[in-house]
Amino acid sequence: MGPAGSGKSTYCQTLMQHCEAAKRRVHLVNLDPAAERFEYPPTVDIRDLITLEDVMEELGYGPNGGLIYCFEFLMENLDWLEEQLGDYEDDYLIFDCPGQIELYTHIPIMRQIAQLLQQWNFQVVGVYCLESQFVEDTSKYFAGVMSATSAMSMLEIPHINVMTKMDLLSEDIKENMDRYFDPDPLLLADDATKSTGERFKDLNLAIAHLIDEFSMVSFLPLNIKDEDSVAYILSHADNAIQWGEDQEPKEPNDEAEDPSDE
Ligand SMILES: Nc1nc2c(ncn2[C@@H]2O[C@H](COP(=O)(O)OP(=O)(O)OP(=O)(O)O)[C@@H](O)[C@H]2O)c(=O)[nH]1
Ligand SMILES: [Mg+2]
Repeated sequence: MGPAGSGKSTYCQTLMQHCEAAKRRVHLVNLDPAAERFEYPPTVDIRDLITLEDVMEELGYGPNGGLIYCFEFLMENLDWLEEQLGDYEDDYLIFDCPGQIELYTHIPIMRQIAQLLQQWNFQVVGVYCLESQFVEDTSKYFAGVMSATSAMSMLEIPHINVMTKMDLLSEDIKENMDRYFDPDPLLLADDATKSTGERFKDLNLAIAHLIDEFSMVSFLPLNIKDEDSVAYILSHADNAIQWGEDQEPKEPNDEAEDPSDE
């Protein structure tokens, strides 16, 4: 999950590549009815059920209303989703979601989907992507932290926050990133006031206190060009869902087990 353009699809593709190289069975599930192209084709694809383009064309909706319509349609056709996912109950599935933030924060659709997955015995972890460029402006960073917090409390599932596009940051900025990974909001409030001006000082402080009280927000840096960084994120996600504790090693794309083969 994460705002538009935050690197969600790139995260999914990077993880697919990483898992395949590690011979781990992994499938991509595309939940974005407006997605255009994928390097790794999705195994399950909402566009087989409904596409945003069709909804906009046939029903005259705009892109955001159309997206909500697509998800309402999905909720009315849950048998389809259950059937599509049914074959992969022992595998690792990566869901690529749309960037419209209202799906996570305003309406309970993603929460319902997360609950359903749990009912179907999947262990679920939410991964929220935020662009590292946000740290260049502390007030933007605050907005990002609050949207991540909002998604986290709305979804009620184990959750990790990922700071994407780390490869785009200059070395100087990278060195000072710790304060953003594990934020001390009260310190950052001063920075925010520098960019918003004194007039918003009290507001910045109030928001900083709010973030501080939740004290749940921290970010894991993701540099897609660094395998260790990808492995680090994956290990956190694995930990959150206790992946591997009762997993048998498998070859990718193994056929069903042959009972005569001990
Ligand atoms: N250099 C660099 N570019 C990235 C990275 N992640 C994403 N991008 C670029 O940022 C743009 C948006 O990335 P996507 O992965 O499509 O973002 P998204 O969150 O899936 O976007 P929507 O689905 O439209 O909401 C693309 O041009 C990517 O190539 C990254 O880690 N490093
Ligand atoms: Mg995308």
